[in-house]
Amino acid sequence: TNGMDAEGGGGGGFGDSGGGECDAMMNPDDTCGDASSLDGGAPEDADGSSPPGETTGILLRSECVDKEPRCPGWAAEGECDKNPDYMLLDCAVSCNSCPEPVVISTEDALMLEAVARYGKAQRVERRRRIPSRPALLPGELNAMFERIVNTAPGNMTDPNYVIEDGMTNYTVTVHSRPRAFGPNEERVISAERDLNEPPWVITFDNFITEEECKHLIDLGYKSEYERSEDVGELLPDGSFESVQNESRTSTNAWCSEKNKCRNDEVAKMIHNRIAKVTGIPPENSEDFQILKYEPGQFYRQHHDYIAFQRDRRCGPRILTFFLYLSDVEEGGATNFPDLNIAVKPKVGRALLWPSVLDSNPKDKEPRTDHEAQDVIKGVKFGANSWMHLHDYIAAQEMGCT
Ligand SMILES: O=C(O)CCC(=O)C(=O)O
Ligand SMILES: [Fe+2]
Repeated sequence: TNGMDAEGGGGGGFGDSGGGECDAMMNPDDTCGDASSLDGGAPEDADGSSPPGETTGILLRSECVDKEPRCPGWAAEGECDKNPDYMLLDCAVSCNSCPEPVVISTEDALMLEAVARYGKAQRVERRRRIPSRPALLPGELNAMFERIVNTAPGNMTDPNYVIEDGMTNYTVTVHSRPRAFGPNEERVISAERDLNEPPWVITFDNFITEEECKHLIDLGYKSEYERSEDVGELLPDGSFESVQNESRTSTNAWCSEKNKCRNDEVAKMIHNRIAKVTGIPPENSEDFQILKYEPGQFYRQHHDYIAFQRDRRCGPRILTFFLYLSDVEEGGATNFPDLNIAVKPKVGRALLWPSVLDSNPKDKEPRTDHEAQDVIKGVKFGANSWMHLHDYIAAQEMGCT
């Protein structure tokens, strides 16, 4: 089931029939559900309480509902603890996991960064209470992007800023973002607001070094570039067929554990760098899919969200972290037709966008359709890191992706 990259056509058919064992809800499993290694950088004492200084009440409201009539019953049977992956998002009222109002300092409230801080404090709080949780809860997607934008080492003006081990001096450029909340504005998290504001699209320059790019390209050759595939028909065993498709003509190689690529030192370091920047564990990322486009090759308009994974063990793809491993003389841009954004390939550059909404990280963000435009001159190399709501590696081991 690894070769998919399109919205699953048969998404709805899954719920009760196909996916039994792999359902996030039906078969709670400790190995698969444990995401407790989240965001190691958070300070132990961050508990969501107000920092020192003047404080102000900030109310945070979300569209917080139980999505299933059976939620209260499940909650009463202890499912919120046994099955947090599913329950905390889809039975949020019964599990008491709706975002809560927090109090932060006035100074912080004036800064966009405050939003990021809120996300982090909430994350630590939740981790204490439960053994495992989704990578993002409502409100944390926007907080993550805010934090990334505000902490890019290459954008720092402090001359004494020290680049951490394994990191690079990358700069961040914002191409599209939702409007930040005003200082006195109520911070509302809702699908309505999400859809009234542009989604996040950002790029990183110098995210990986030229040597690292070359190394990944070589790993691709070792794993062998093959014709890229798309999601096809639903098969009797509940998985989906992979099919060659006229809308995607590149070749690609999967950097997996099986072919000894995922544990390569450089591949591992880049997975860890992405994890550090996003705050999402490396296990939530699929193996790098290393892409090669020759002149005339392309990937036509599509979305990376896979609907049938929504309630599966791995959860949906929430983010695409795309790496450009080469310069391209002409063509090969990643174009977002609904947003009027085209990103040019450049060696070491990365592109990050969400496939889901801030208000519910299981729901598809409809506006991040994109295409890889025809390469006209030169060869384009790139790599996808598709990040999931839950531990993808564990799900893959169970055959549950
Ligand atoms: O090659 C690109 O610029 C984007 C590729 C892409 O969208 C994909 O592989 O899903
Ligand atoms: Fe894509």
